[in-house]
Amino acid sequence: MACVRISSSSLFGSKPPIINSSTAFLSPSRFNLNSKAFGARRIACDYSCYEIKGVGYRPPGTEIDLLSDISFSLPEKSFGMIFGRSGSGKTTLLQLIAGLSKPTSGSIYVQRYGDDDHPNQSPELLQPTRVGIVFQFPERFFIADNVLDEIIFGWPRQRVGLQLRELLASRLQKAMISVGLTGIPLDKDPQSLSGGYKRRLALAIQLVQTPDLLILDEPLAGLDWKARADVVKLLKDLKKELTLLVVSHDLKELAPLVDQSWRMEMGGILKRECLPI
Ligand SMILES: Nc1ncnc2c1ncn2[C@@H]1O[C@H](COP(=O)(O)OP(=O)(O)OP(=O)(O)O)[C@@H](O)[C@H]1O
Repeated sequence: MACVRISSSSLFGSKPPIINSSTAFLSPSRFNLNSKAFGARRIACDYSCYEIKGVGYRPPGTEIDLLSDISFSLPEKSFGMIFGRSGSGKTTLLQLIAGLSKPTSGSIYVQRYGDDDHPNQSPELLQPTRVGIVFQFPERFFIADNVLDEIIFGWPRQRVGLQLRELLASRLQKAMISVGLTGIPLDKDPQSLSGGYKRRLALAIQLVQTPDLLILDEPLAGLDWKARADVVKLLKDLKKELTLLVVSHDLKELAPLVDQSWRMEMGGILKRECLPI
């Protein structure tokens, strides 16, 4: 029976912490954050924002605009939530941000700001390799017959050097630790896990790729109350390491984590709006 053992406390390497209590306040005009979550936080050094500017999307071969002139920005290591009616275009937007489809108009990039809240570098296009996405009901896409193979699916199969093997092993270990899967045997059938543990596994599959931005589509859908509470706690922990962008109808349960929220209206129009709870 193979298990991953815990030996590391740092989850995702040595990214500089951007928030502490020592220096200037975040500019409310730049971030426009829900005061409940971010009001008293301060920022110590420069920081990045994911910026979506004027994004529109019309699927190839159609005359329908699913998304229309969408703009918003999400500071790193914050939690953004998009809510709205079914069919309004939320998932379509997530897929564009993850690089799975290309916007018909507009751009998606990362902008670095100095501690004076002014851009201090040219914007860089957001690289899909820096983004992880967990789809709705991710367990439906599991294909391997054991947990380890599910997580390392897509890793190099040919013999690789010791350095790369060490790196991959360390990523695997960190991902397992961060989602609380270390007590699960690696040879267990993913389909035999509980609903909550399947979601943990889906998160680990993304985290081994060490994304900076993690996108989740309906992370609580179809789970019982206990598993929902576990996933909320897990997302709270992940927020310390990553930027999270979530689409959900579960507003009340996720509200304590949310720094910024937007409503997607029918016709693919996104408006900044506090959660209606
Ligand atoms: N390639 C496509 N061509 C035509 N229409 C599409 C295409 N992809 C999605 N749609 C339509 O676009 C609309 C928006 O879909 P999307 O899945 O983004 O909505 P959603 O807000 O995420 O809905 P839900 O909350 O139910 O998941 C839907 O009516 C869907 O049928």
